[in-house]
Amino acid sequence: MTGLNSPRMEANIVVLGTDNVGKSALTVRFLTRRFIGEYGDIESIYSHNISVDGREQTLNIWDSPYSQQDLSSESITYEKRVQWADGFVLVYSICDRASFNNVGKLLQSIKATKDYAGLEKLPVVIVGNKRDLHHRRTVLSEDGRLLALSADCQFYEVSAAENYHSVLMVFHGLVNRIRESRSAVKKPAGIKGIVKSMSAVFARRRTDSL
Ligand SMILES: Nc1nc2c(ncn2[C@@H]2O[C@H](COP(=O)(O)OP(=O)(O)OP(=O)(O)O)[C@@H](O)[C@H]2O)c(=O)[nH]1
Repeated sequence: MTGLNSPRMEANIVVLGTDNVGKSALTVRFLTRRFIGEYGDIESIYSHNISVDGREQTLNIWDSPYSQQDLSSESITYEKRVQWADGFVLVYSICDRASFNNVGKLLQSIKATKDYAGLEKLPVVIVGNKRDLHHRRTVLSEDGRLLALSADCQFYEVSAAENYHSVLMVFHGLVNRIRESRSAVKKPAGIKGIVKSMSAVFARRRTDSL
């Protein structure tokens, strides 16, 4: 049950994608509800409190400009970001095929860097941005949906320029995935606990009957 007394959860989110796809626009839209057009190349970590399904959540969002070194094994900063993150927003522009191809590479590299063994659902959301520029589209919605399906991620097409609500859905969706992944990580311990206590009961019965 969700409730007022549930503790505030904290999650770290990294926004990744090639240059000019709208990572900052998306982040700023989520944080301020505004689209300001130009964002500069500033690396920032923002802290933001939201309520998702009645539960309070603090999100720390790391938005950094794309670097050519990202994805290379020598990029310590990239690896640091990936290790820090509980969840990922992978952004491409629907007008930029190369940015979409990069999302596939990012998925591979995140899976290789983080240990997601046993996780059913990756805490990853794939976002096709600049939906308002559909006349210049080079990536079909279907392409994005298929990529997300193959990696079992969530998928959204949005326009950071024109719509706040869809951007909000991206971050709410990711928070839910992070919660699911955290409870999935706890589950094996729970099952182990049950097995342990059952064996303890049977062991006691065996000694009682001797
Ligand atoms: N038409 C349109 N333009 C957008 C949208 N989102 C961002 N832009 C524009 O795309 C350009 C790049 O946006 P940024 O948010 O700076 O992109 P970025 O991915 O953070 O870029 P880097 O910092 O270079 O990695 C800017 O001129 C934005 O105004 C969108 O949804 N629609």
